[in-house]
Amino acid sequence: MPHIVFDKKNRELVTPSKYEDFSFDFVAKSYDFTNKPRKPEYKIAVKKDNKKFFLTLKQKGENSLLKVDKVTRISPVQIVKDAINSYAKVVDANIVFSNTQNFNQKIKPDEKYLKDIDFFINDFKTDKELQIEIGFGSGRHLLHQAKTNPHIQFIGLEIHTPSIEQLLKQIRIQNIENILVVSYDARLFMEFINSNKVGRIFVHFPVPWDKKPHRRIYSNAFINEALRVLKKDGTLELRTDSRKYFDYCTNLLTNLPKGKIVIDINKDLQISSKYEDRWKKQGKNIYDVTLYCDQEDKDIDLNYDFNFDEDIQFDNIIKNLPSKAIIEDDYFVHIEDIFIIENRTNSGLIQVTFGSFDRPLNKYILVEDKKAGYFQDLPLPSSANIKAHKKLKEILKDDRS
Ligand SMILES: C[S@@+](CC[C@H](N)C(=O)[O-])C[C@H]1O[C@@H](n2cnc3c(N)ncnc32)[C@H](O)[C@@H]1O
Repeated sequence: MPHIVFDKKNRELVTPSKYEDFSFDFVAKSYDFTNKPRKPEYKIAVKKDNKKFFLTLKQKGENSLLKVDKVTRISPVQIVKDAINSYAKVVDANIVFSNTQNFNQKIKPDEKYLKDIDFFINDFKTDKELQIEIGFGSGRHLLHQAKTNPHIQFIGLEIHTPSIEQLLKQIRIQNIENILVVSYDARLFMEFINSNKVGRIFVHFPVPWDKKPHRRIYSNAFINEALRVLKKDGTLELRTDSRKYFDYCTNLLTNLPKGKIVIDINKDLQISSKYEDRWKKQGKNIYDVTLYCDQEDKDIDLNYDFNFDEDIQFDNIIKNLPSKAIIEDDYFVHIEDIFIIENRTNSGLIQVTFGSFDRPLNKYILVEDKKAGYFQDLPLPSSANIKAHKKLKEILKDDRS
C-alpha cells in the first residue's frame, strides 16, 4: 500500500488548489460520531482528470502517515503514488519514510491493451463474445486462446505486475488485437460486466491459499457473479493441481441451485501452462472442474436512480445517525464514520457499509450545498443495494419539520 510518513510539514495545504496534475478539493476531519475517543483523521479529496479519490492523513506516533483511502482506492496505483508525492511537495513535508518512489516497477500506461477498471464501468462495449482468464501468469494459455479465436474478445485479469508487463510485451510482439488486460482483483471484477455476456471463464492453477482460504478466488459470491455474467451454456473452468482446492471448489459447486458440473482428471489441453508443465514433471494429478451455466440471468438494471432527497442539512442529520448497523433479512446498512469538511458550512462525508452480507459495499456519501450523492461511482443496482439505498435515504431525511 503506497504511503509516506513525515515528521513535519512546512506549509499548509490550501483547498481548493491545484498542483502538478492534481486538484486538492477539500479536507474533511473525523467527527466524534461513536463517542469513542480517537486521534483525528483527515480525508483529502484529490482529483486527476475524471478520477477522484481520498488520501487518508493520520497521526502515527509523533509522525504523520499519508496513505490512500481504501474505500476510494483507484487503479492504476501509480496515480495514487503520484498524488501522495504531489501532496508531500505542496506541504513541503520532511519525509521520514516513503514507498511511493518508483524504480523499476512502473508499467507504462498503454491505452490500447492495458485498461483500468473505469474503462469497464463507463466505456466498454462489444458485440463479440467475451472470455475471461483469471490470473493468467505467464500468459501462455491466454495468448494461445486469443490467437486461435480471433472472433472472441478476451479479458486477462492479473494482480502481479511483472506478469502483466510480460503479457503486454507479447501482445505487442505478436500483434494480437483481441486481448484487454486489467490489473484488478478478479474476485471483484465481475461486478462490472453485464449479465449473459461471457462464454468462458478460465481459472487455471489459482493460488490454493490453504492457510488463508478467504483469499481464494472461488467463493459462493464469486460463483454467483460468474453465473450471472456467463451466457447460457457458458463455462467457469477450474484447472488445478491441488486436491484440496479441487475438493473445496467441487463442494461449493455441487451445492448450487443452478448449473451443472463436469469433472476430469489429467485431461490434455491444447496448450500447457508453465505451472502445468512443472506439476506434470513431478507426476502430480491435474484436476478439472467445469461449471456449465444453464440459464439466462436478469440483466442488472443499470438505470436505477441512486439519488437522495434535496435539502439535506448535514449538521442536523449527523446528530441523529444510527451508530449501530441496521440488519434486515437480505441487506444491511451500517454508518461507519463521519467527516466534516473544513472551511465549508454544512458539508461532510458519511462513510457507510451496506448491501448484501456476501458482497457489502463500502462508500462515502458526500453532502455539500444541501445535496447528498455517492462519492466516485454509484452502487451497482443489485436488489440488496437498492433496498439498502432506500433505507439510507430514509436515514438521511432531515426531520426538522
Ligand atoms: C499459480 S499462478 C498460475 C498462473 C497461470 N494461470 C498458469 O497456469 O501458469 C496464479 C496467478 O494468479 C494471480 N492471482 C492471484 N490472485 C488473484 C486475484 N485475486 N485476481 C487476479 N489474479 C490473481 C497470481 O498473481 C498468479 O499470477
